Amino acid sequence: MGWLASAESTLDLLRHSLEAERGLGVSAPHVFVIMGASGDLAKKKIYPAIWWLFRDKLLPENTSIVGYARSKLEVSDIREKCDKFMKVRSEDRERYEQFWSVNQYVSGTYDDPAAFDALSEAISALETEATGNRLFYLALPPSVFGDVTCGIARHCMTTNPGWSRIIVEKPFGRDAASSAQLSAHLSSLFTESQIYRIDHYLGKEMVQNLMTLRFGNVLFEPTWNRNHLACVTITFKEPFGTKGRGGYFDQFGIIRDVMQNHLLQILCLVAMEKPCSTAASDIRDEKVKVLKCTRQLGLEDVVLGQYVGDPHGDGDARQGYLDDPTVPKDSVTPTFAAAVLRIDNERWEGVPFILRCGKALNERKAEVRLQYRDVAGDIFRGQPHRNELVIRLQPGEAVYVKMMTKRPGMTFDMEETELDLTYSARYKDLKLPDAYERLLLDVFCGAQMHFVRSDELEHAWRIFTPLLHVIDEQKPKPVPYRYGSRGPAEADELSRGLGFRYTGSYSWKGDDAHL
Ligand SMILES: NC(=O)C1=CN([C@@H]2O[C@H](COP(=O)(O)OP(=O)(O)OC[C@H]3O[C@@H](n4cnc5c(N)ncnc54)[C@H](OP(=O)(O)O)[C@@H]3O)[C@@H](O)[C@H]2O)C=CC1
Ligand SMILES: O=C1O[C@H](COP(=O)(O)O)[C@@H](O)[C@H](O)[C@H]1O
Repeated sequence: MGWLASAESTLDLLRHSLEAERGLGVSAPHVFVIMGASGDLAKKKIYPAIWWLFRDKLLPENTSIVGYARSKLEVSDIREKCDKFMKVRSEDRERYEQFWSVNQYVSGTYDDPAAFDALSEAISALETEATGNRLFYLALPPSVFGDVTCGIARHCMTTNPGWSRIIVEKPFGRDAASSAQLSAHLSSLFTESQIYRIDHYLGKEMVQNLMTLRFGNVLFEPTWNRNHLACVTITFKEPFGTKGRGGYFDQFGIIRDVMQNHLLQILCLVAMEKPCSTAASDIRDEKVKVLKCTRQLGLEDVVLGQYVGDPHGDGDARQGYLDDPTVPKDSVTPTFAAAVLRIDNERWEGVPFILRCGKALNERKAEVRLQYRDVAGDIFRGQPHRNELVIRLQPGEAVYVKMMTKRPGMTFDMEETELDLTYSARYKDLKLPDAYERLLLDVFCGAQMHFVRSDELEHAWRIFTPLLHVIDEQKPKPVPYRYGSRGPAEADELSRGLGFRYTGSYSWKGDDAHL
């Protein structure tokens, strides 16, 4: 069966691989516990993801869901909060009722042993056999993280032969020391094989595709190095600001929010050597190796920005970061950052990796852009523009190569064009699973490939901590940029200075090109 199979047969393939390769789909009771069930993440991401898996019959048959939080709620209250995020189609109505019928809600505090005993009893009552498998999703703020993990470890773990798995959300600390403390805390309670640290970017289709593109083709890998590439740019842009979430954001800033985790994970997949196999440990070993070769960052390696309102904009665009009532009026927290990372190894020495991320920019976009060097020994009098290989992560998943071609007809002129794999054109009616959906399924399957290991974290923080400490202590003033712009001009200057060439001459014919 080819990849262009219908959505239904794609699900069949998935189910088949679960049963055949991973021994799931059997009747063992599974209980998925959402700690912090009344919160924002739970309603927007976790309940929807577990519902879609349930809808598509990708969960073990005997799976129950238990929400836990302090608020005194009923399942019906949770349902009401979640409803608008669940994307229920008319044909799913009956299944949706079934989903809520396997849900329970337990209310309790996060530091009371008796409350955790009550939770454990509620779980046991769902385990029709003497034991079952338990998954705990910690959709909680860092302030209660310590108590909750202790409560789970001491009161709620399953007994053999079942397993218990803990799914942990960022932030994984604020710097190297706090992250090490958190890792030590977790490893005092659980084994590494029980811990699933989520970076939801690792659940995105095109991030997962990076390994296939690199190691499943002969075409790219020979040029994937310092001999051919001028620079690599990894970009994350959002067209909206903090939208009242500034109080939370202000404690972290864009580097901790996006760059140190999502963009660095992408960098690892772009820059690592080929792993010995697709086993989680082999892949994670290679990611750690490339992180170990990456230099620590200092203030001289970055451009920091903070958005200001656009007086000519509409609605939210008029509001700058400092106009957010939840943000301190004198905040210097960056909402934009561009940084150059240097990887000191045989493959990458001299190739800048430029990481750029920001809020309130001109568009929503996440992409990896490999820009090739100039043609050597050019015989076309400077006409060729540099090749670029662009992996567009979102929106509009695509892989395209910008290249030169002879202009068709009675001419020897050349023009820029592209080899274009646009997913919406190549894969008709394709529905890609949500990142959380994929990652939750991985946890059921015990697949840790797309989760962050503790030593990856350690090295990620080693790279960023000196810079973050300087920012925290010296509070450099970020460059103001207009809401809806491409960010500070200084970031483009940084890229230019590092050898990135932008000509502005490329024009893409858009979706019409595929008609
Ligand atoms: N299959 C598909 O979906 C395809 C889509 N396209 C689309 O065509 C459009 C153009 O393609 P693209 O590859 O971006 O090529 P461009 O040449 O327009 O842009 C290339 C890069 O230059 C940066 N840039 C833009 N303006 C400036 C500037 N003034 N100074 C310095 N750098 C700048 C962009 O960064 P920044 O991100 O900051 O703007 C981008 O990284 C895009 O919207 C792209 O998505 C193209 C091919 C295939
Ligand atoms: O982790 C985070 O990611 C989101 C962006 O995620 P996406 O899947 O919508 O691209 C970002 O808005 C948020 O600030 C950050 O904490």
